[in-house]
Order: sequence, then C-alpha cells, then structure tokens
Amino acid sequence: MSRLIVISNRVSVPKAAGAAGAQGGLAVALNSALREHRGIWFGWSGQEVEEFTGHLDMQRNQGVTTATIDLEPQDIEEYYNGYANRTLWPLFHYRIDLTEYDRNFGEGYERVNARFADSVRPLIEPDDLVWVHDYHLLPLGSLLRAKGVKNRMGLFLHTPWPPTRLLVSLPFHERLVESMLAYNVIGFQTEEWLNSFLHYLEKEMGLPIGEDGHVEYQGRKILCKAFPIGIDFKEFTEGANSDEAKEAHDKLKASVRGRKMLIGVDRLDYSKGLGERFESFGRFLADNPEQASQVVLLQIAPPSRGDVASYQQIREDLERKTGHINGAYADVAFVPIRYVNRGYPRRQLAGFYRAAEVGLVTPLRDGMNLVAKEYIAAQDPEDPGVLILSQFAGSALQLKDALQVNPHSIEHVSETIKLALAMPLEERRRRHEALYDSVRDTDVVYWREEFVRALFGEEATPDTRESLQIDQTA
Ligand SMILES: O=P(O)(O)OC[C@H]1O[C@H](O[C@H]2O[C@H](CO)[C@@H](O)[C@H](O)[C@H]2O)[C@H](O)[C@@H](O)[C@@H]1O
Ligand SMILES: O=c1ccn([C@@H]2O[C@H](COP(=O)(O)OP(=O)(O)O)[C@@H](O)[C@H]2O)c(=O)[nH]1
Repeated sequence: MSRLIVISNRVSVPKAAGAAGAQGGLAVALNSALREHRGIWFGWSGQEVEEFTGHLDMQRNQGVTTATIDLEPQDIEEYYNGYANRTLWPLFHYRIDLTEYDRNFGEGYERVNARFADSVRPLIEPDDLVWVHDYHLLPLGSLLRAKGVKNRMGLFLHTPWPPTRLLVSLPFHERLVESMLAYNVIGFQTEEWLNSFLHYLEKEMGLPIGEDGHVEYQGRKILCKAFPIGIDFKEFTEGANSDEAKEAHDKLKASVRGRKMLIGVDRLDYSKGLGERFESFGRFLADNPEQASQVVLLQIAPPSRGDVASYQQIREDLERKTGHINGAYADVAFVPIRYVNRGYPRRQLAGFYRAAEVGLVTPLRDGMNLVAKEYIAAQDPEDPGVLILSQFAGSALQLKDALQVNPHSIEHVSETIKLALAMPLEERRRRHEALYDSVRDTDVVYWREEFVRALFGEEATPDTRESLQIDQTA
C-alpha cells in the first residue's frame, strides 16, 4: 500500500513550532494534509546541534508521524539564512536588489540537501510517493535519484517562480533548474509562475513544451502544472465558531469602542508590503480627516527569519512608520495603528478577522497568501467585511471579487480603503458570497487530492487511490 513521504524544510512538531503562528502557510497546509494520510513528514527540526549526526527523531503527534534532523550552525547560516532566505527567497519574489550571491551559501545549500537525502533515503519504501516542498529543497529529487530512488516524486513550490530575465542573474541557474527535472511532477501555485518556469525551459534549455504541460527530458515525461493551495476550510471554520474565537472577537470589538477596523496578518517579511500598507493607511488618514479618529488598523506581524539583515531592516522601518503615523494622529485615548509583533493561534485570528470591517492583504509578491482566504472564511455572511487584495498575490487569480489593488500605489490603496469602508451591505454580501464559495471549494483537501492524483500519474489504480483516500469519483 502506498504511503506519502512529505519532505519540507520545516516540520510542524511541537519541538520545532516556536512562537504560535510564526510558521506560515506551508506548515499549516501540510499538517492538515498529513493528518489524512499514512506516511511520514520529514525535515529539519528547527533545532541546532554542534555537529551534524544524522540522528532521526521520530514522533507521532495528533495523527502525524514526523521524522526530523537537527542541523549544525554553519548549515543553518549557509543553507537556511543564506541560500534559501538571502538568495532564492528575494530572487523568487522579484527582489534582485536584495538577492545575495555568495558561493558559500550555494555550497551550504548543496551540503544540506545531501544531508536531507542521506537521512530520508532509508525511510523510503518502494511503493511510497515522495512529495518535496519548496525552494529550500529544489535539488533533493535528483540527489535521491542518484541514491537509487525510483519512486514517483513530486515538487511543489509555495513561492512565485521569477521571470527568466531575473532568474538568469543566479549563478549556476542551469544546474538548479536541471536538478528539478528529476521529479515526475512540478507544481506551482498559479499559472503565472508555471508559465515563467515553462518559459525558462523553452528559452534557456530548448525543451519543447507539450500542450498538456508535459515536458520531455532525457526520455522522461515531467508534468508541470498549477495547483493553487487552499486553507483547511473545515478545521478553520470549526475553529471560527469556537468559544476561543468568540472571546477573541468580543474582546477586540469592545476595545475599538465603535470604531471601524482594518486588519493585516503577515509574517514580518518585506515581500508582504507592510511599509507600503502603513503609508497607504497614513495617506487615508491625511486625506479623510473626518474619519481619522474613527478607524483603527490592527497589524499582527510575528517576527520571521530574524537573523537575516533585510528582515531586521523591515522591522526598523515599520517601527519608524508606525511611530510617525501614531504620533501624528493619536490622542490620549486612541492610537490609529496597533502594531503587534507576535503570533496568535488561528482560532483567535479567526475572531480577529471577523471583528474587522476590512481585510488588508497587500503583498508586493506572494506565492498564494492564505490569510486572504482565512479572512473570507471567518466573515459573518449576513454582515461580511471587505477584502482588499494585492493584484500580486497568487490568491488574486482566484479571488476576483476582492477589491484588487496595486500595493505600490499609495493613492490607489488609500482610495480603496475609503471605498471598502463605505461599501453598502448588498455589495458586501454579493462579493463575499462569491469569494466564500471559491475558498470553500478549492480548499487544502482539494489541493492535496489534485497534487497526489497527478503524482500517481498513469500508475494510479483504484486500490492505490483508495489507500490515499482520494475521491474515487473525481
Ligand atoms: O519557514 P519560515 O522561513 O518561517 O517561513 C514560513 C513559510 O513561508 C513561505 O510560505 C509560502 O507558503 C504559503 C502556503 O503555500 C503561501 O500561501 C505563501 O504565499 C508562501 O509565502 C514559504 O514558502 C514556506 O516554505 C515557509 O515555511
Ligand atoms: O499570528 C499568526 C500569523 C499567521 N498565522 C498563520 O500563518 C499562515 C500564513 O500563511 P500565508 O500563506 O498567508 O503566508 P506565509 O507566511 O506562508 O508566507 C496563515 O495560515 C495564518 O493563519 C498564524 O497562525 N498566526
């Protein structure tokens, strides 16, 4: 019977969890996918050990078996802080101004990918499906192939894939992309990132692209396809109806004392457009003085990747901007921006989302953005809030009934805040209904089933599909 072996940099075991909510959407989505499957989730524990031993820590938590390894300080510096978060992350988010090309980072990246391959290899049985996640582990599939793994293997990239003109600024880009072609399936969040990847294969490698998204390389067929990720709709909406969510809602509502509220929830990351968002809110206050004391922005921003300088800078920048706006518009009993540097459990977040008249999701570039979907799922359908969504988030391709904005345009976002706050109930309901249906129908279960189905490929049989609980009628 086939099992699913999921491999990602970060594994959501209590030991690795850190502050509530600081793990981001990948951990949230995979936890939910793994609960449904027999199988193993393998990755880094998030812990540091003086010297790498390869020791596997196996645990079973809430129905999910995890296997984790600890990494040594040089690994974390060169692989996680270095190549993953100072080279690939900014490059994949179109920020070549922040991208650092340090050869040591590349070496650390290859070393840690080799360590992942050595450690996970003994766990893989002949019938297993192997599902690798994200930019930390692009070459892992080819390293496993070199170790004799013949299983079907898939890669899902949670971030954007950059245009070819940007990607070619990466030294050894050819080697990186070629290593990805060891997978049987390569998945992206949206058609936009998929098309950028196919463009690279065509223009830089001269590979013909089949109409169905198949690429032929060295006699093998690789399926390249978009699989937009969703939220765990069932779990989230159950949580949104919990006492914890209601309490969080009521407390927050009481604290704003009749004022309208906008909410932002983002890891403290420059890709999330927080600086531009604060400036836009400041512009709204300046342009609408009659509303300036009647509107509050709650920004929840748990710190992320704090060892990387660009993340320290964004933190300083936001503190300065918050101080500036609050200094200008606060009075003794009121501050317009509540800027909170900590994470909250999702049940409480659900209560916060529901208490806010406007969800402000304005990344400059984002693979998907699950917060946008959670905001919709948390609303009261009778009196829903309005989602303002960046046109550069992957989720914008699905959430067409949101008020879409260009987050770089301070004026546009400021005007859209005004529009959202004044939107009549009927229009709010109409937009929400369409958004809600989309969030419900393309949830994380749908995403997982679609990807696993593709991973099975032509070898899927009713028996193996049943063993992975794939909908037999789909
Ligand atoms: O593990 P960290 O370094 O703390 O970062 C957290 C995660 O951030 C990124 O999340 C992405 O995945 C989401 C779910 O698919 C998607 O909605 C979002 O747009 C992406 O930014 C990163 O890709 C993950 O690997 C990290 O675990
Ligand atoms: O205080 C917080 C902040 C965020 N999150 C969760 O972290 C995820 C963020 O995912 P998203 O795709 O929006 O962005 P990412 O951080 O993965 O780039 C969402 O499920 C949020 O509910 C959370 O649980 N608590």
